[in-house]
Amino acid sequence: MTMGLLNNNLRIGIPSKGRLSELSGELLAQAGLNFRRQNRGLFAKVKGLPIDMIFLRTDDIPTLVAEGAIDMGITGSDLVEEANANVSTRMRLGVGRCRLAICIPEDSEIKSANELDGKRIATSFPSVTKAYLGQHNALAHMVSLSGSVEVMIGLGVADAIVDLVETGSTLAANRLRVLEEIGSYETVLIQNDRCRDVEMANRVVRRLEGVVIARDFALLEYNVPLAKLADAEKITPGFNSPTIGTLEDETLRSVRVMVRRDEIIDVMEKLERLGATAIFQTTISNCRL
Ligand SMILES: Nc1ncnc2c1ncn2[C@@H]1O[C@H](COP(=O)(O)OP(=O)(O)OP(=O)(O)O)[C@@H](O)[C@H]1O
Ligand SMILES: O=P(O)(O)OC[C@H]1O[C@H](OP(=O)(O)OP(=O)(O)O)[C@H](O)[C@@H]1O
Ligand SMILES: [Mg+2]
Repeated sequence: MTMGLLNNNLRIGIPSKGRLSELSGELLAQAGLNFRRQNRGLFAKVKGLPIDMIFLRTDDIPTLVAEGAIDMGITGSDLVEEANANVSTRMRLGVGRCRLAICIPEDSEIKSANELDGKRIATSFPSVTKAYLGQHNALAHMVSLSGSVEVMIGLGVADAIVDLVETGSTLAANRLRVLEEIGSYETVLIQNDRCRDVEMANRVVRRLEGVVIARDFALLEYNVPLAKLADAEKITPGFNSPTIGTLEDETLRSVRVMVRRDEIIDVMEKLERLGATAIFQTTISNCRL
């Protein structure tokens, strides 16, 4: 059964289920790391590269990377911190963004974390929670659970909870509110310091960077009067610098430049006001900068 792993291939651990499972699979496929997971199989070979993918529980990945069982892994930075795993974070993947927060009932009179001294706290993050409360001179009793934490105050198990918050809808549904934020987290690529194949690991990082950066940027092309070119370049300075081309009409220049996706509409409006024409946005699906 384990025969397939008796080799020197780079081992990358990715979530076998849950929200990060699909995200990781898509990201890796876009980066040209293609593999096929057999029905409920726990490992797969990457097509054409000396890499094995291992499907694991998201929360076990930090420990397994730290132990050297796998060389790299995709998981939440919250889980890396909770496991206190001795690993290097190679990349933030720009997905799975969430916050870890201390939450209390909407009508609670508690005003700060130090008032939680002697109270009961339900959480899947006992280690991070204890450390945070320690810094705020509070010692609380931890009720460690693996999920459905928001219901625990209602069940009478705890006075407060510490859990992940994204949109806040789970909190609202359970009539809870944030008391204090402990930290902000996202999905990360981690690596162990005794990696089997450092060169291949670096290649994986470069490939993923190409996709992650491409997701944040778009390519903008436009024509602008030569007299306004300097102003246009101020609006779109680009990653390194914009590419400027000439047109048959010598009073015009064409510009190609990378722009952050979240700024693109704003930038297009500014360029239009400046007198730019034929402004096009193109999606970048992969890049090397
Ligand atoms: N609501 C959320 N929004 C964004 N990211 C989240 C959210 N909840 C969790 N995450 C991130 O995803 C990671 C995995 O979450 P979690 O362990 O809850 O798995 P899951 O995908 O929800 O599956 P499960 O059903 O096992 O809970 C978390 O450690 C965190 O980094
Ligand atoms: O602020 P929100 O957008 O509501 O997201 C926060 C919720 O998302 C996660 O739960 P998940 O959906 O993973 O359910 P789980 O408790 O089964 O892990 C997290 O544990 C919170 O409960
Ligand atoms: Mg969950």
